[in-house]
Amino acid sequence: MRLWVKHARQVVRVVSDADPCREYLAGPAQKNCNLAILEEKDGIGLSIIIDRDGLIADIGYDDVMQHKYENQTIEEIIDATGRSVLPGLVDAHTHPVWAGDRVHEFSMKLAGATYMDIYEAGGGIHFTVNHTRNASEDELYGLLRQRLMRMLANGTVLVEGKSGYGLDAENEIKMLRVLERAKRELPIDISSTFCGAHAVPKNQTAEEATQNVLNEQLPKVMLMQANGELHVDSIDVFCEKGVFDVEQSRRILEAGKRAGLRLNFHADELTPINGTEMGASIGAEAMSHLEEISPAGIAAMAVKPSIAVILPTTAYLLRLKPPPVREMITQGVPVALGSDFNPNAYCLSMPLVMNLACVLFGMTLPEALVAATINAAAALGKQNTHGSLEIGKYGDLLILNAPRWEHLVYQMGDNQQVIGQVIKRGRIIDRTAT
Ligand SMILES: N=CN[C@@H](CCC(=O)O)C(=O)O
Ligand SMILES: [Zn+2]
Repeated sequence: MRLWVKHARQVVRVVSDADPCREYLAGPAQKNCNLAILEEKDGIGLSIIIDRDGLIADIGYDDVMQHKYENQTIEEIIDATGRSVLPGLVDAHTHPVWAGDRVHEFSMKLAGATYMDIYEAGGGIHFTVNHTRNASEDELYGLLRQRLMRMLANGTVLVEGKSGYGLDAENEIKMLRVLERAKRELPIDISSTFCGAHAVPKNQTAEEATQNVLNEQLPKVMLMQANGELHVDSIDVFCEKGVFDVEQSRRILEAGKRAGLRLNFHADELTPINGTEMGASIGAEAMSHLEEISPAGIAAMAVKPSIAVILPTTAYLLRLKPPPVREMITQGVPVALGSDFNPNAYCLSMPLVMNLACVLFGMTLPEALVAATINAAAALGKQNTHGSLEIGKYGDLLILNAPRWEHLVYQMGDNQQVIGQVIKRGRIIDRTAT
């Protein structure tokens, strides 16, 4: 065995075999859910054992585990006396590959400029596209590496990462290749998303940009996918007034679906244009933002269901209307969380995201944990490997310097002190490495 964590005060499994659905939690199962939690009993702590493949081999009380495993060779033992153990977090929406920060735009926004004011004036995504196109693959990889290692240090073990600052075949592929390298070299799992329709390039109309994604970018990406040079999971579009309209978004997403990609896109963020209804009608696995979702959009998402990926940092920074999270949960839409890390929302911390989701959007602590673990994993189609502590899943754990898991969210802004150890596939992550 690779690792034995013993004597824990609490093990938060999130879901277990007792749950009728273990792939995601929705409706009453997410609302005020009874998280699957094991607590120390009569002074007997809890153990988790991770095998040589980095998978969870067993979870249970120390005395039972001692009896079962005392004769086995164990590479490493962690004494978790008095501490809480929970699954590594999953960040369901990020834009992590880019050059050129936008700190100057932060002051503009504080002074009252809206996101679209800055975008239409040639800043925002356009600013980042210029810098990203001019950066080499090595430069982008160096920046990405440092960001992903900081996410991991803050407890994220699986992250969705989008392209979308290239906007042409060459530069979108460059970004996807950078993500590919990170998958090979870094101890964090990545689900990559092709987002060539993230903005309309300055010299094109939205229709020309749509044609470019359909006829140039997507075919080239899929050719590299077929050759095994890329492993892209999903396709994304910024479906928004003044960017890609609902019909253009539908055409791009349907082409991606025909090519075998999951649908996971930006919908109804700044203006209510019924992008969500369209997404549900074509079977989107996940949709993000949703500040402007309609009641019909919520009902449509609840059917399949499509997973709602909520991004509190963006709503907070741009002072947007909060997405109707309570209504989504009541109607049975599974809610997940993402940091939306990008040059507009520079946040690498899922514990902070969970805190914002609770305080600003009225989520309960258990709802936020479900949203940042099993539901975020399900948004990426990774619910069979990530998002809960169950036998056979990846041995990805956070061991807190606290007796109860809620401290992760309650002690805000200081995650790396609260999280004592981040374990990925049974190995302790060196959080001083960047
Ligand atoms: N809304 C579109 N995309 C990003 C922002 C990207 C950017 O501003 O660079 C988002 O999810 O918030
Ligand atoms: Zn985004």
